[in-house]
Amino acid sequence: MTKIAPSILSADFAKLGEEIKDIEKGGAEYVHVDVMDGHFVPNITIGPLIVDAIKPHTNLPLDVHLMIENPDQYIAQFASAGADIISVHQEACPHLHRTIQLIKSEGVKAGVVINPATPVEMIKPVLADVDLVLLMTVNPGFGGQKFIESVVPKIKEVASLRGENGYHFEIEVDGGVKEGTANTCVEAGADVLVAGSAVFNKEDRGEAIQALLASRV
Ligand SMILES: O=C(CO)[C@H](O)[C@H](O)COP(=O)(O)O
Ligand SMILES: [Fe+2]
Repeated sequence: MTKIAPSILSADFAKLGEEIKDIEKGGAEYVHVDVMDGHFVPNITIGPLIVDAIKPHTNLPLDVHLMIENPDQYIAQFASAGADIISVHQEACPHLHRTIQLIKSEGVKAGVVINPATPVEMIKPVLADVDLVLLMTVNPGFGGQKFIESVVPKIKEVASLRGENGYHFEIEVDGGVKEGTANTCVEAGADVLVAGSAVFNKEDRGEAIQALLASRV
């Protein structure tokens, strides 16, 4: 079953608690939290303080996507703030295996992310160790961007590697996922669809989630 992980980047930050309750009621399975530092990506968003603030408002797992330089320095803070899954970019981790182990040592699930221009080859050495592989389908930094079609073969490649090797990670896609592109991702092998603007730009968040799920063939 496909899971929807609404990205709160496009939510109304003045009423985050309410927004999160709405997506939980509407059928979301994760809350996707985009953390940006103004260095790894040009935008600045939120930190552990907000993760801590939203935690009591939901029973859904908090899926924290770190788009920051030197993530090792902040992993413990995000874990104690209530993150359930912490994902780091391969491009930001010179010692990727060590960083994945650090996340796991905090008792949370570990994810690895690659940008559209990064080949799957770069994360092959950690595929046996991760709980989540996140493939960016836009260049990270902003919500509301256009889906990059050339990532689709990478979704298929990761799904094949999982099948051939008996790995257990989930495959998540992030960026430009909406009715139309959702089905392409699911057909290629994605299990979890991150959707920011497709969920929060619609008045009824529940209806938006259901429309995404229904758009799969
Ligand atoms: O990581 C991200 C951007 O870096 C966001 O999760 C992503 O862009 C979601 O927004 P949208 O669904 O509107 O594309
Ligand atoms: Fe994200």
